[in-house]
Amino acid sequence: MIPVPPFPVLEVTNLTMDFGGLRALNGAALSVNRGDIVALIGPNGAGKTTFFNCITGLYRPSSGDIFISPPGKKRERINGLKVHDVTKRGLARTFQNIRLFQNMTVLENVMLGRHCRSSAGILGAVLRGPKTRQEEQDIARHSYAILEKMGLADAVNLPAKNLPYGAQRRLEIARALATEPFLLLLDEPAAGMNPQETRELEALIRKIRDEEQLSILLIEHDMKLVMSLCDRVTVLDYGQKIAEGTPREIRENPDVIKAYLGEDI
Ligand SMILES: Nc1ncnc2c1ncn2[C@@H]1O[C@H](COP(=O)(O)OP(=O)(O)OP(=O)(O)O)[C@@H](O)[C@H]1O
Repeated sequence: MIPVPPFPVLEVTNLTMDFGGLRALNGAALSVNRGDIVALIGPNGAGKTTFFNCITGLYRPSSGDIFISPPGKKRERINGLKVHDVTKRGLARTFQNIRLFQNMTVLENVMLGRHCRSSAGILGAVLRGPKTRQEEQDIARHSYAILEKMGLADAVNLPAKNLPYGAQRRLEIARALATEPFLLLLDEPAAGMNPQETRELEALIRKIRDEEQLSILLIEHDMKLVMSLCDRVTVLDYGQKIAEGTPREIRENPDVIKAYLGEDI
């Protein structure tokens, strides 16, 4: 078989983000190839969430370049685009702290994610004019199919707040998938999960990557999960990339060990 050359869907170079006098990112770089699961790791305060916030339009970076190459579309620089414009271009994310509409049902939460792809938009959905009804039904069907894949079909009519913690995390991923991303960004998806839930999450992330043909970038502190799940790992420390490689290369990298332990080994 002829090997397929790696195709980068996300290329970030020289990314800098200042908050007043604090430089949270200092020339950080990272790339994600199509179909890869990539981890962004680093000690607390290294700049990982700031990196996600810059890529997804929550923050406008002070300098640097963020390029995306969605499959079948032109390479595009997305610095400074608004969150909804970034989402429309196919980047979806979850957050470190669960952000669901707790009093809405599981299905409604996913449908809201889907509305970024509808012509009626969220306002149309709320007003429910006759033109939007058919579209609403399509969105509900599509959202239900995602929930089935995520093992949440039995919970569609429950308020999100009634779901156990691990299921709420899966619901967040379901909502992100509803936007039809080519790149899924997960901010500490295993945070607060027990070992059994973490193992199930690992299988689920793999399944999503394979079935939806996505690329995935995740921030994670659970090194066991990172080492067994990810194809590549990028390490940030004080806002800079200090290492990049396979999980095995990263595990043995003295700079990485030093960054985590804070001393020379
Ligand atoms: N909105 C903000 N305003 C000011 N400083 C900020 C802001 N967001 C992040 N920072 C600072 O930027 C630095 C990087 O924070 P960030 O949350 O990106 O790190 P992190 O690697 O995600 O950390 P953790 O692993 O603890 O979540 C920290 O010093 C943080 O206090």
